[in-house]
Amino acid sequence: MTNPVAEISPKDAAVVFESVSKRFAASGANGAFTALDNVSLTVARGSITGIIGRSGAGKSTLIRLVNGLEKPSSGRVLVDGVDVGALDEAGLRSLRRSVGMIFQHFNLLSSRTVFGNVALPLEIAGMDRGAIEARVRPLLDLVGLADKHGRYPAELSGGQKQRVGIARALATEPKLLLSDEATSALDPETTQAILALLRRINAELGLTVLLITHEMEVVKAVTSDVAVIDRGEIIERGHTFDVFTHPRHGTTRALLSGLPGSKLPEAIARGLKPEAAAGDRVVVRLTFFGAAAERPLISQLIKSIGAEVNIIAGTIDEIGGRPYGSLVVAYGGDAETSGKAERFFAENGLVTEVLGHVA
Ligand SMILES: Nc1ncnc2c1ncn2[C@@H]1O[C@H](COP(=O)(O)OP(=O)(O)OP(=O)(O)O)[C@@H](O)[C@H]1O
Repeated sequence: MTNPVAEISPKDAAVVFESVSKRFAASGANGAFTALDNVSLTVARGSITGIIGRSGAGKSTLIRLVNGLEKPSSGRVLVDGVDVGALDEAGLRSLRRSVGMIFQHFNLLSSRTVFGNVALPLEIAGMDRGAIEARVRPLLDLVGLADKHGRYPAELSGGQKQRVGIARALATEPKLLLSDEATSALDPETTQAILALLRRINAELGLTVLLITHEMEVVKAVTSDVAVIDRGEIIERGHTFDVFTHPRHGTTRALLSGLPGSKLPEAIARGLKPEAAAGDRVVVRLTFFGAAAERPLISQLIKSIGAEVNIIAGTIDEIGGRPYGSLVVAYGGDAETSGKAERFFAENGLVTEVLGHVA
């Protein structure tokens, strides 16, 4: 498969990581640690790009390199063509005005009202009161908090606090918005509302969004492009739809298997064995999209293999308006049945993954 993310020319890129490594020096009993290892990645201008990985994979380190909170040990990070690692203090201040950031725990000042929090970066930039009013009011409208401008953070829900965080991040009219687990502290419904707001900001303001998360739900709901990071290395990347329908790396598959509808029932998961014994059934995940999604796949599969098929789990979903489906099925694991099934899957363009065997 082609790799569209890697093919963006640097002039169409909001952010470019060029062979970036980050090593932290030894401290106390801990030896030196490589948090990022030769990462090359391009974030297309106008995209919502997700970086997903488990805890400790290097996501925060990656994002801190973009706003200059960390410097690469080797390689370069370019934001709009500017080498962040080479900036002096004045250059960093100007970079940070063009890069907004939102956080998991919102980072609002409790002593300031909603208006005061959003106005803060503009006060720091030395803007006069009238100009600040003119900038902040429409932002509070945009995030749906116009009626809360005089409230304090303690009087707001988590979702409202994050809306303040978003308005504050947009105050300096940045071209790039960084999101560090911005929905991780929110319930699923509020998460969806905040993600919808990010989509709207991306579409209406043309802002590039680079978000890090450990949740595939977030990647699915909002991103156009995704990179998977594992132990400091980018192990997979591409358009989100392609990565979801053709995951190539075990870590990506493991992250996808946590999505609702992809989870195996507990009893099946517990009985799953890597090796087949005589009489076992094989458990296979099928991913389908495009024309395959329109066909009566299971009845055709049963006809092709001439044996029973059990449906264990399944979901139909969409990414960016493109539907795809995932079904976990079990059928006889003998060589003849498996051979017929594999031919059927190949003829129908289905992506398959053998999850294991059950008695
Ligand atoms: N200043 C530092 N000194 C030493 N090691 C560090 C430092 N900052 C991060 N690390 C290590 O680098 C690795 C990556 O950390 P990072 O915070 O980037 O991961 P993450 O993917 O964001 O994880 P999480 O989702 O838990 O926040 C971790 O093992 C962490 O302990």
